[in-house]
Amino acid sequence: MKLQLKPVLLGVALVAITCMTIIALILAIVNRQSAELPYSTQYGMVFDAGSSHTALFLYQWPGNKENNTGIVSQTLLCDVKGDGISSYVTNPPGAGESLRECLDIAMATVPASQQRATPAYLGATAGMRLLSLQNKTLSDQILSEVTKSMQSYPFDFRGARIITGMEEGAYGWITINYLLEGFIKYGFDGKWIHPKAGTILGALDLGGASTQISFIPRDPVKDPQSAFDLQLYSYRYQLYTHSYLCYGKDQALKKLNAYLQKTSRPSSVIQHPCYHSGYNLTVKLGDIYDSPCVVKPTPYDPLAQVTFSGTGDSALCMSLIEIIVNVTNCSLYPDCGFDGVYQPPVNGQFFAFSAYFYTFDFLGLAPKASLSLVNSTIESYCNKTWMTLVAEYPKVKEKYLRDYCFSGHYIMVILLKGYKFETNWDKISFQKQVADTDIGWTLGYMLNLTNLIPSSRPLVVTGVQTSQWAAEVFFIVFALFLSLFIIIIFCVWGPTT
Ligand SMILES: Nc1ncnc2c1ncn2[C@@H]1O[C@H](COP(=O)(O)OP(=O)(O)O)[C@@H](O)[C@H]1O
Ligand SMILES: [Ca+2]
Repeated sequence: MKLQLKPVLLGVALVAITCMTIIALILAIVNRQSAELPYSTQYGMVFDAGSSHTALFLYQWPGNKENNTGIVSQTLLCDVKGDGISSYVTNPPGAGESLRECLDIAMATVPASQQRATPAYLGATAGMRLLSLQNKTLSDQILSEVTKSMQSYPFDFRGARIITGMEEGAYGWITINYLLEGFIKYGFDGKWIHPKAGTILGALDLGGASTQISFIPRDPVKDPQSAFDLQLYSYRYQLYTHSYLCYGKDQALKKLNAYLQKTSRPSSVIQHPCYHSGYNLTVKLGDIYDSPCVVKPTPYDPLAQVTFSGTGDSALCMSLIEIIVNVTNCSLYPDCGFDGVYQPPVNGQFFAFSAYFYTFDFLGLAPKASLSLVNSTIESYCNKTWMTLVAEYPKVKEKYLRDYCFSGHYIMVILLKGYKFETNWDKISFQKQVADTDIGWTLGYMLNLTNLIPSSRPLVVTGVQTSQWAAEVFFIVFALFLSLFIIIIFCVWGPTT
């Protein structure tokens, strides 16, 4: 009896193991399939209301993976027609109207079922900062008009406001390092890893009315006014960030024009070394002195006209920019940027984007062009006559074509003499996008406000990762074969009673 029961029990046990492994295999496959099911995509949008123009950025990410990194990408970029919202001083409702075309495009892009769950923000930068300094009522009126316009759509409107210069700098820095997976990375072994410290990049943003620099300095930031503390995925960062209001490239050119007007002999024709020879520009004084970035002369007739006549003189253009930027004043601190602003020595690699990129890209300069090539390219561009340029680039906007000479020199002055990149030129890379997503403050702003970057490390991984799934299946198949092998051996050579 004993001898007969043993093989039966063994056989039953083996059949049970085989059934269990088959069930486990089926479950593993089902689990894998459910992890790969297309979860509903989520959307979020941010209007970047810059001093020169407004753009709408629409982002998307898989709904099941909000705690992951490197997951949010740009779906749509819509350029709003016309100038920035701060230009609507005589027609504030027009600022709201101007956004409608892009909001309609967003409506056609975001599925109807997701529209109410799509957060929508508007952040205004230096153009509105300047307007609010000049006329707070007007800037509030413009913000209320854009709010009305955005609220008339089904999206989840979360505010239209002027962001601070520090936010603008810090969110640009977050955008770059999020896209490059500098904060956290998903390793091959299925664990979250913190990339080495050296992989964090600094951010250089050049706008029309302000410019920002943000990076992690070697030593703690000495001036609390430029320290930005962050905790991302359990790691603490202390960022140095500064926004120079009035030092965007359009306001800087305005400062230069005002300086030339004030220091020239009282004649109506003023020689301009940063404009091309053959180029003449007649403006009213009211157009030069219409900004809080310049000091009006006394006496001052806003209707009086002056003509700037281009001379294309690179050396003079550069030395005048150095005066405007004030690269020498650093009395209060051991280390400075420009205009007497505290700045620790630059540290690590940097991405330079927005107008830094547009200028270098137009001049045909590669992201990491050598210093000598950059200098010679800017100089030979400035040397061209206006007639040659217009014939060479018939499709480029006249304002852009005229300003690239000034912008090229301005960029070199602020980077080399302002931020002191003289011995670190090779650390700067001029870029527009990372992973098909534009570099700018908008993505970082949305990630922060929607809590898409948690301050603590993600604990669970949603769904089963490929490596883990492969290991599970391997083990199950191995167990299945082993039990089948034992059954066969047992049947062939087992005890026969
Ligand atoms: N294709 C281009 N070529 C040259 N300059 C450009 C181009 N597109 C935009 N710009 C310039 O980039 C700057 C963008 O600044 P903006 O974001 O509007 O201002 P801010 O960030 O100071 O509020 C402006 O000076 C604008 O003229
Ligand atoms: Ca900008």
